[in-house]
Amino acid sequence: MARHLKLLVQRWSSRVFSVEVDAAPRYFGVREQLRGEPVPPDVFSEVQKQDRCYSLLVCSGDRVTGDRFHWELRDRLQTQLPPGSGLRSMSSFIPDQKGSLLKGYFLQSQAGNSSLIEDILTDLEQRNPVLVCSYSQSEDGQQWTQCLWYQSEENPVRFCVVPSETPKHHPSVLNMINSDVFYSLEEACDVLKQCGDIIPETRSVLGMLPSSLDARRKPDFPVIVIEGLDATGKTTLTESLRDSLGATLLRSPPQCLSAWRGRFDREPPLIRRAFYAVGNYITAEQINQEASKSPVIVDRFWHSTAAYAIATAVTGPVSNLPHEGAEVYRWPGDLLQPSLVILLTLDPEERKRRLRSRGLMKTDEEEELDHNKLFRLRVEEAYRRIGGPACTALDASPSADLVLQQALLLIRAKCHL
Ligand SMILES: Nc1ncnc2c1ncn2[C@@H]1O[C@H](COP(=O)(O)OP(=O)(O)OP(=O)(O)O)[C@@H](O)[C@H]1O
Ligand SMILES: Nc1ccn([C@@H]2O[C@H](COP(=O)(O)O)[C@@H](O)[C@H]2O)c(=O)n1
Repeated sequence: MARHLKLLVQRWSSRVFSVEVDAAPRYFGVREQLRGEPVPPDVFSEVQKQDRCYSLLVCSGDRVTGDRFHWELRDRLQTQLPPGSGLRSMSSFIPDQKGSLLKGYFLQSQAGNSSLIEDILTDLEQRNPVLVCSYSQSEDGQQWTQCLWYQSEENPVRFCVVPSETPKHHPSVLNMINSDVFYSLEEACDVLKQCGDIIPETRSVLGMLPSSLDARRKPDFPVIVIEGLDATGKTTLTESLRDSLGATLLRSPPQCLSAWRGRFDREPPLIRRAFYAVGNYITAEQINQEASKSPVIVDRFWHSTAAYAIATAVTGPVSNLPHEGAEVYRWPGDLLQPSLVILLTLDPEERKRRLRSRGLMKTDEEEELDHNKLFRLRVEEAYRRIGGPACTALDASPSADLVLQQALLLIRAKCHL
């Protein structure tokens, strides 16, 4: 067994497992010997006596390969597994230990399907960096035990499954920095460089980067970023501001990346977020050039990149977000800071009405904003928590002209235009 897998198994009992049930993680651990009363964790409670459960953890040493495999694995399992396998997201982590998160899936095999499922798992384990464990119920139905899948036929080492306390942080928070949110151009470029062979387009994206960047250069004219969920009126307002202020209008991701955006939107979070992070630095360079001649208006920038990434990485209610003031909400040290960031806020029903009347195709994340209220609330709250500069909220529900007048008041007050 690879060295990092051996280490993982040795530290089994310090790890916590989380399984997603109804968009909220349930936590459990394993112990070599059971202490106290055996209480089956609720994720096992619907499983029949003769059924088994399995967990699959992606254990690739290389994070780009690992993340892509984890992403593809869901599709593979969804198409191959028989109905009723109850496929769920799961993870394994050491509480409070940054970088300790491993992602995977949890499933159950009903008695009639067991040989089909075991064939699928055997094939997966033989060909891929995945660690499979199986879970079975004791005779009296009171206890679940876990053992490594490849050992289960020979002399298996069994661990007792026990419920675990809810950790201080949502598990995804442990691996968020430089996996979901990048705090330097170098970190984001590292990820894209590693993808060069599998996604040839990355070379063209990296080729758009300027040879040098100076985040400390102070622009001569104000730089105003307009942020908000889709259909809150960013395009409408940014175009009006450009005309009213005689400003230059830019956007992030910049126009020069549009040919490759769809390609990166189909990639797992690590690669997708690295693409958007790099896009911000290309826009920053364009801002630097234009802000020596006129005010600059920017349609989306860093707040969008970080807020969507943070809100997607965690699941469940807003309370699962990293706490206010946490490191993930800081501004990257090497990225140009705008003079003002205006966040357009809108009642969800009015936003839906505008989306419907616009009638354009929606991206997966836009669909999610529509259907998943918790996701929308997490994005909005993450926007508010990101600092350096923090957003100034502006109610976008009045007419387009009134919103423009309010935005101009804010800009004149803050940027002395
Ligand atoms: N203040 C307003 N009152 C009523 N309708 C508006 C207002 N502002 C914009 N709209 C309309 O709402 C729709 C969405 O606006 P817009 O395209 O400007 O939003 P957006 O935030 O740029 O969206 P996206 O991020 O998806 O590109 C458009 O049909 C637009 O005409
Ligand atoms: N600076 C940015 C801009 C956008 N994103 C991601 O794109 C999606 C929204 O883009 P629209 O063109 O529909 O406005 C959103 O889901 C973000 O994930 C980003 O990350 N950074």
